[in-house]
Amino acid sequence: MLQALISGSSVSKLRAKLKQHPYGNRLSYVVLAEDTQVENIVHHQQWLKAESAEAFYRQSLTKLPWQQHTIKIFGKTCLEPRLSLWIGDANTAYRYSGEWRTPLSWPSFLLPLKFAVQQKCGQQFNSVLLNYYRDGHDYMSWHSDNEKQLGKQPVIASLSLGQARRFLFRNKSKDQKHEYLLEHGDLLVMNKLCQDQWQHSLPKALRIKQPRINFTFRYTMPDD
Ligand SMILES: O=C(O)CCC(=O)C(=O)O
Ligand SMILES: [Fe+2]
Repeated sequence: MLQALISGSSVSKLRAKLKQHPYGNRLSYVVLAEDTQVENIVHHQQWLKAESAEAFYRQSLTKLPWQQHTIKIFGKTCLEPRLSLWIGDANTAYRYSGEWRTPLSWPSFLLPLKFAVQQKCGQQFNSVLLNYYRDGHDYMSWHSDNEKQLGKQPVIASLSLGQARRFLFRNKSKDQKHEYLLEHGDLLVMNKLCQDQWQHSLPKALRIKQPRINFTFRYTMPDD
């Protein structure tokens, strides 16, 4: 069963990967190794070489106007458990938790990254949601990226920088879960049916002290 879920990698490879995993044996999910593909999810490990990953990480940490936004949960206004930033073309404002977020225009240092991600995915992106998890207390709850403005069956490309964190998927209609360890420079592509079939989350990891930055490149329908 385990083997059937790990396309292209042997169980011994998986055990080796588990040993390196910061959470040791405390895993309840299937961990995937190498460039594996599970129904509409593709994980490109170390897609950015260390030098570029480091440069984008440093520049993103220091040059961007990160903000901690609020969100309404059951009518109560709470601070989001992370910082974030919406960057995009001028017509890509999007509605989130009852409020319009207007995009910051593309900082020049991010354009080469956007072009590289577009080339890898064979598709245009006009916006990116950035998340800054200050340490393991920051997290992202279970959700699908299925807002109307993303259109039907969006392709979303997610780049990870900084501290490695667990990233979980749970299937919406069958009892299936997957776990990825997203490390510095990894690109995870959520292809067309991914948001229809799966929810994803980035759980808390209280022992982690280092920050992580994530970029999710999207195509947002123009707001006019
Ligand atoms: O931080 C991550 O890896 C995922 C972020 C995410 O799911 C989102 O921005 O919608
Ligand atoms: Fe998401």
